[in-house]
Amino acid sequence: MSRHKIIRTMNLADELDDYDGEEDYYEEEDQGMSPEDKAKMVDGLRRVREVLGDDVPSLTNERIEETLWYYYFDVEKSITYLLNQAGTTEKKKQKKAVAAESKVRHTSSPASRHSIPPGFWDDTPFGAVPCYRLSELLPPPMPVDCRTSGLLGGSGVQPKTSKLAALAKARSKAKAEKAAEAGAESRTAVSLLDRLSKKKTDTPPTISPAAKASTTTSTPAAPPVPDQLHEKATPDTPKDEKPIETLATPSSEPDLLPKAQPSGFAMSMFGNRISGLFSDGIANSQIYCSVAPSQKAAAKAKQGFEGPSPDDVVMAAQSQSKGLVKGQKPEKNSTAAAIQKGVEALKVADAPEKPAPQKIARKKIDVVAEYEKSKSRRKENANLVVIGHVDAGKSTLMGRLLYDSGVVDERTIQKYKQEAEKIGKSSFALAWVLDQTGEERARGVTIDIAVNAFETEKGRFTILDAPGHRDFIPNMIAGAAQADFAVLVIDSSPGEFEAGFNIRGQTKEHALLVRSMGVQRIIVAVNKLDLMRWDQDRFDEIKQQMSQFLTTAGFQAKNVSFIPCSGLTGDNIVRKPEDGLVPWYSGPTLVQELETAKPVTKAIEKPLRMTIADVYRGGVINPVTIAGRIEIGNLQVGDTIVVIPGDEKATVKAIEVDNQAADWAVAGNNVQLHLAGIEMDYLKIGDVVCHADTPLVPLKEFEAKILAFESLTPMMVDIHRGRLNASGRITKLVATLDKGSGTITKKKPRHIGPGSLAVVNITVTGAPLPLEKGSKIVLRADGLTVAAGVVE
Ligand SMILES: Nc1nc2c(ncn2[C@@H]2O[C@H](COP(=O)(O)OP(=O)(O)OP(=O)(O)O)[C@@H](O)[C@H]2O)c(=O)[nH]1
Repeated sequence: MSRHKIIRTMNLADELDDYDGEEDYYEEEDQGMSPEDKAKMVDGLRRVREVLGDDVPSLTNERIEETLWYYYFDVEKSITYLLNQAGTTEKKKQKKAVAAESKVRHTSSPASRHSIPPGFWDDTPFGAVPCYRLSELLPPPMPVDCRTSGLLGGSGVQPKTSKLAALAKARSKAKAEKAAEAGAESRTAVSLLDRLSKKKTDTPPTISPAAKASTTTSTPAAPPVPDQLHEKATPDTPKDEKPIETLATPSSEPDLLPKAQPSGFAMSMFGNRISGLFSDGIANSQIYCSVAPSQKAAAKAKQGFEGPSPDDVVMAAQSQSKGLVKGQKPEKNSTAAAIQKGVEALKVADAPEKPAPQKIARKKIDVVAEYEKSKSRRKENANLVVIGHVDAGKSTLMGRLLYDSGVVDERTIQKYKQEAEKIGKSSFALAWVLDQTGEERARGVTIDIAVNAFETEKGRFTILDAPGHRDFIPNMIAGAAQADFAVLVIDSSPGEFEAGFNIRGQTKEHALLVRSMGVQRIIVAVNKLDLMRWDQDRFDEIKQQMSQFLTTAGFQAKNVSFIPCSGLTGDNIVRKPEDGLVPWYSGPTLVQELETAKPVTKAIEKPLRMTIADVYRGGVINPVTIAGRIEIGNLQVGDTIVVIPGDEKATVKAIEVDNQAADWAVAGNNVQLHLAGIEMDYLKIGDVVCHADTPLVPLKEFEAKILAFESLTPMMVDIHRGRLNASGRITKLVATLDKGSGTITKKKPRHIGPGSLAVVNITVTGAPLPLEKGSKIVLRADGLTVAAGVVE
């Protein structure tokens, strides 16, 4: 029960009944000490007696109790008071006593009350350091004067010394000064700071060559930086004085270094190795010195100071540029001048230059009429997306299809076979027809969508080979967004169908995705049946399970078909299996089945929408070209288009449909548009091309009807629209719907369960997305597809 509920249910009358009046209340007070106070009194009395003993004759228990009561059981104050009362002779005792009591009070923490027996920590993991890792901590090798500097070589501020030490130091300093005056410098080590500060005060600063140049101008030279000072300091070092770098190099002068052993930490880290070296009889100091990075750094630092430092160069350049009289040119050979020139050359262009608008004649074609006329002449083009669990054999199957239908020649396949054999992947030769990138071939997985086309007597097909791996689902979504129908490839070999079909497999996820993206027709290729000796039972088992699932996923039974096949052997792909191999099957081959699959009718009269799938420069006709599939509407040469998001306009200079020049194109065509009046920088994959007079208005917030694949609450999601994706948030669960009728079953549900149809509100986190009513979207979260649907 919440606290609010407790308060709300409290009955004031009942509470007041418990209070019988003022009198009783005070009676309670007069009853004397509470049990708690009594306990405190007993404890206080004991402690005061412990401290004062019986030395104070006049001290009775009653007095002590009175005092304790007066001081609210404060033992310390009580003792002080009692001792004061007892007279000055007791004062010494008082001090001692108070101190003792105060010590008791401050150390009576639970930890200190329980004494820790020796060896208590011995069996704890961090205490049980193996004996070979135990070592003594010795100071690291450092020049004498530097030893007191900070732990990490910091400020070097000396710690406070004792008077005796200070006296000794002063004496030795005086001695050293005397010796120096006599010209007998015998120091064995000099601190870097000492030397630098000495040079600073004693000698005029020397300027690096670059900085020197600035002195020739009318402005004063830049102040010397420490690097410059150091540069000068080095040659001035007295001959017999050991330069600091030499001191730090153990190999050259090991005797000058204080001996050091590895630290406990180093021993813990390198344990056996170092102790092993010790056992080989190598001197500890040598080992340590040979690995000490600070010493290598010191040697490197020397080289670093040989030339002008970067600071020198920059400062010199600055001072020189300041000193130049207007129109005066910097010296040709100076580094500063070179840098200045370089900086001047570093100009960042604000925005790409916009090419001048080009007027391209529009032929004013009635595209819809032309399309209807051409229908009988042209072969219908259909995009098919190949989907399925990873390694189901999608690429191999499509490679086989392209090979057997004559798109890929024998020589190419032989070449792929040899190359695949070289890296031990001979079985992937056919897959390489589609998996073209080095990474895909090396990993044996498809990453991006491969686009290939083939023709039969009856139709033209564009294959979109989608990746099966779950990491590349966004690419698969992009493929599905352009597809008319899907070929779902299933590995029929033992355990593999089950692996793809379970919750973590991609068989179900892919099928659901393509259906959500509007694909209605699906052909299930039951693949790798050669491995199953063309076992009919296995085929039937897979067919039965898949039919059930696909029907629930929203595919109509008449739009689902099953083909037994082997991509590797080519049986039942383009050609029929050899006689007697599959006696129980007399149905169509995969290609025959594809030919019967008519693509759905497209809305060619609606406003133009085409998602950019590729942008490139260097086309034959025009340098700026975009490729993609027209989703809705039509287009002709001379049309003015606009690219959304943004409002950059361009003119269609030329069109290619299926790599053939054309005057117009309609929904369903895969096109290349050669543009004029726009630069590449304004065109991005995923942007939407519209006619300038019917542009799409990007949305920041929208309502969507979705099918949930996972449990949904108001949550962060990735919104995918074809190749485009952006982050957003489900802000409101509006209602759940009945799958059959689409009527509301529940308003404002708290969550949406997997498999439910629902309406939700979504807000895009960043800039508005090119979405409109009817746009198909997929929602993903934490690497999972959580829902798919359409913008309402
Ligand atoms: N025996 C047999 N092996 C096949 C068949 N089809 C494909 N394979 C093998 O299965 C492995 C995977 O084939 P791919 O074509 O790369 O599979 P994929 O589905 O395209 O893989 P991803 O695109 O990475 O998901 C390769 O070793 C193929 O040789 C088949 O019909 N029979």
